[in-house]
Amino acid sequence: MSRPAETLRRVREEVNRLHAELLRWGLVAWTSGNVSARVPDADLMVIKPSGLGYADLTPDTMVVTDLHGTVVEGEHAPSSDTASHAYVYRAMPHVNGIVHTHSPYATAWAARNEAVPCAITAMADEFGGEIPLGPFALIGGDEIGRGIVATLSGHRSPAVIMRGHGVFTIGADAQAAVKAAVMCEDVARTVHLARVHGPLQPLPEHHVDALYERYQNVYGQHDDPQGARP
Ligand SMILES: O=C(CO)[C@@H](O)[C@@H](O)COP(=O)(O)O
Repeated sequence: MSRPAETLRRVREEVNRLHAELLRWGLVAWTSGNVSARVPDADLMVIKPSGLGYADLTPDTMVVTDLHGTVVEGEHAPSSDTASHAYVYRAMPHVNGIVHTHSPYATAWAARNEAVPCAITAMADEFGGEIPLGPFALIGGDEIGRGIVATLSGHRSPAVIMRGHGVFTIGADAQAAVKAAVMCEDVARTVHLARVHGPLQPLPEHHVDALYERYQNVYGQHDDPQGARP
């Protein structure tokens, strides 16, 4: 196979695998949600076919489109959110993966038209502050994509709570966008439960900054086994 064909196959397999992760982490029901990935070195993306059940998804059912949402390869109609994913990829060159879910606790914040306040260290770590609230937009065009870009541009959070709808996350790759969706639901649940039983105490900004820097640059394993840090 030519390199582009090999690359497309690899991206198809990865996007298919990550859809199974949405199910595994309880972030989607029935056919809701979707994942896409930008194809390296090509103005293309791979996205979920619209309305297919998760049990029916395979690498071959994934749809390849250009970055304006026109189908290039695939036998199924692409996701309802294709135009919005494409808009984000065009507007945010650093983004190579996008996820959409209706995960219950995060979507409850969307129903209340509220951002998720940064009241716990896990939010500072992953989101660098609150998870912001984006505008309501109808489905099918690029309006949702425009709202994602307007809300997340210049913001540290890789997740946005879209009013009355659900979660969209972005990442340097699709795996990172899935992680952001998992962590978004995790912290949305914790902070929701906290607020049910009393007022929230958002973390001071200087603590949020310190936590974010550590988590993004120090946390976990690094090449230097001695743990030397930048
Ligand atoms: O909420 C929306 C679109 O934003 C749903 O239609 C979406 O979760 C699933 O749509 P698709 O199956 O990807 O077309």
